[in-house]
Formats: sequence, C-alpha cells, structure tokens
Amino acid sequence: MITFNQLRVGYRGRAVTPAIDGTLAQGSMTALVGANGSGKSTLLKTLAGAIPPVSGSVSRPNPPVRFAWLPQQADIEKQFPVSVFDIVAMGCWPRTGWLRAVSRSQRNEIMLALETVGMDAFAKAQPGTLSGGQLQRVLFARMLMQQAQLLLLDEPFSGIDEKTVALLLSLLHERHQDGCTLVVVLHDSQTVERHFMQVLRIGSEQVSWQQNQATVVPLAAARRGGTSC
Ligand SMILES: Nc1ncnc2c1ncn2[C@@H]1O[C@H](COP(=O)(O)OP(=O)(O)OP(=O)(O)O)[C@@H](O)[C@H]1O
Repeated sequence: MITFNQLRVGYRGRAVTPAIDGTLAQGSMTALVGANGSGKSTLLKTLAGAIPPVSGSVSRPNPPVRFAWLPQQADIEKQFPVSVFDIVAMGCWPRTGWLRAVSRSQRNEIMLALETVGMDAFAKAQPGTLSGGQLQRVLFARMLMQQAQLLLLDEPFSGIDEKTVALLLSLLHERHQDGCTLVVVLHDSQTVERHFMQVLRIGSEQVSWQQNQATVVPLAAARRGGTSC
C-alpha cells in the first residue's frame, strides 16, 4: 500500500533519519518506535504529505485513500473557541466539505462517536476545560468520524490512564479489523509487543523492521477496561 524507497525525511533539505526502505501493507498495524528526536513525527508528517521527503520517495496508494492524522497533543490548540461537539464534527469535513452544517444523521453519528469514547456528556464543553485524557478521547471520536482508511497517530497514549489506553486500543483494533492501515508512534514497549504485529524502529544509523506475535486484547475485555492491556 505504502512503499518507502531510500526515503530520508527532515526539514529544509536536512535529513533527520537514515534511509528507509520497506512497505506498509494494506491492513497492517505498525508501531513506529525510536529515541526522542529520531524522526518519528517527521516521518508521520511526511506520510501525511505535510512536508516533502528530503531524498528518496514514498509511494502512496493509487487511487488515493482517505487518511486521518492525530498529531501529538502538544500540537493541538486547546483554547480554540469551539465545543467538543464541533471538534468531532470536523471529522465530517472530508465527506461534507469545509464548514458545511452537519445533517441530522451526522449529528447522531457524532453523538454516537462521543458515546463510544465515553464523552457524550461533554458535547457542549470547551476543549480548554478538558483533561488531557478527555481531550484525547474527543480526538479519537473525531478520527472515527473521518472514516479514514489510513490512520497516522503520534504518541496517542502519552499521559493517558490505563483504562483510557485500553479503550483507545480497542478502538484501534476495531478499525484494524475493518481493514484500516495504522501507523502509531509509541514509546511503551509492552504496548508495542502486545498489540502490534509490525514494528519500524528508527535508529540513528539505520532503521529496522520487526514482526511480532502480537496478542490482541479481546475487544469486549478492553471496552470493559480489563487489565490485559
Ligand atoms: N519544524 C522543524 N524544523 C526543523 N527541525 C525540526 C522540526 N521539527 C523537528 N525537528 C528536528 O527533527 C528531529 C526529529 O524530530 P521528531 O519530532 O521527528 O522526533 P521524534 O522521533 O518524533 O521525537 P519524540 O520521541 O521526542 O517525539 C529533531 O532533531 C528535531 O529537533
């Protein structure tokens, strides 16, 4: 689905990663790991098309697929004067176009997405009044609304409590079972080993691919907040 050909990513012509070769197969679930500053976020930005490769290339799916990109929380403006409902409604834009009013059925979909992440009671709240974990749940609800086939997530679980991580992981597994391709930047090796079949590790000199015997958490257990995660 996505192929890296001697891809080096970085800024203003300066590469921050070694050359990357390999493939993200359609329907794969890949953990992107590496030390701070190794270039994980930069690779995601490149995959999202936000910045061009420094050298080499990345071949994207043809025909193009809809993608959703969840940046690190630090990148997200919490003081935006909108409601939680509005944030999730933004997930409809790829389908409806910018700033179009949501239909009655989309309104129901948005409330269902908020219910799925346990945030329906906060629909009218402002993002600035939410905790980090609550905001992350809302951003996941927006991602669900996007109905994307390629999900790019940058450290989605940092600072999030275990129960919420279990819920969000179960949602990712559901998307994976629906055939989505996922690339997730992670630092927690236990989560990587238990949930991700493929690992792309970025080192300072070279990158490596690893295949895991991931143990998928049963969805129902994760939804109940089970401890298996
Ligand atoms: N906008 C930018 N312009 C120039 N250099 C940048 C920019 N953003 C990041 N960098 C540099 O690129 C390198 C890789 O940064 P990146 O954020 O991709 O690392 P990371 O692996 O995601 O790190 P972390 O685990 O700390 O989030 C770092 O040396 C960083 O200083």
